[in-house]
Amino acid sequence: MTCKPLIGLNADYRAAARSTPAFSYIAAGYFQSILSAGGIPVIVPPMDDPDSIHTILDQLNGFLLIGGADLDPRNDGFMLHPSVRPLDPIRETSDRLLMADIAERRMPLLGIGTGMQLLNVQQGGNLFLDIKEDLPSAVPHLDPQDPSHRHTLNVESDSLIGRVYGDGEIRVSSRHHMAIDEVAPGFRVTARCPDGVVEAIESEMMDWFALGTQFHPECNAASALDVRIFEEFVDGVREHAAQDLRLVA
Ligand SMILES: N[C@@H](CCC(=O)NCCCC(=O)O)C(=O)O
Repeated sequence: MTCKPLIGLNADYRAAARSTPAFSYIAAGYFQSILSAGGIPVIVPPMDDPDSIHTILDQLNGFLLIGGADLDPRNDGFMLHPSVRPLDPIRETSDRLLMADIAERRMPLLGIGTGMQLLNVQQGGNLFLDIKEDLPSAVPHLDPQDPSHRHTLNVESDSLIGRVYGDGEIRVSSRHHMAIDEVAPGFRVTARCPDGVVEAIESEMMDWFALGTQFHPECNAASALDVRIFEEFVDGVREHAAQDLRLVA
């Protein structure tokens, strides 16, 4: 595939409040990173009709599931925890429909933050609902005073994330209080914070190019290395699209 691949991005949703009407939005870092990496971002608003989601995915070559508030654990059979601030149900319903269809068709996927957590639970893994309670010796993964809060990262060298960051000290941007507990079957952990918290997962399935980062390579303070994650993703999307074309030719 020589032309630019079309990459879908799910938009966030905020319900109407007092004098503000409901609105949908996306942090610019997500679509700017796709643009810089050579893809064309296509922002998909929340939708609750599986057929409409199917129709829009038919037009796309890959998908980036973005970060945001928390998945509601009750949707996965767990109890609500006091620290959980759930996504608006309008976004969560749409994200879950997108995720199920993306997985079914093995569309190339990058999940970031909540997007990675959704990938993990939809594929059969589960989450710690609150790092402070579940992993009391963990370093801070969220600093409400500093949206660019960073911590170091240990990577598996034989992985996409390992290829991107190479040797040397790595510092990544972190904004979360939940984390992966059990990793979904078919995925492996390719980066951890030195405290053990899972920071990246990658598909081991031959027929699915899918990865997720708990950290935020799209943030304002992203490094040149962070940007390489999007380049690797867009290259993978291109390769997948080229294979599909060869199969139908
Ligand atoms: N449920 C998560 C959220 C992690 C996350 O995606 N943070 C980014 C929020 C900012 C954004 O919208 O990009 C958690 O574990 O806290």
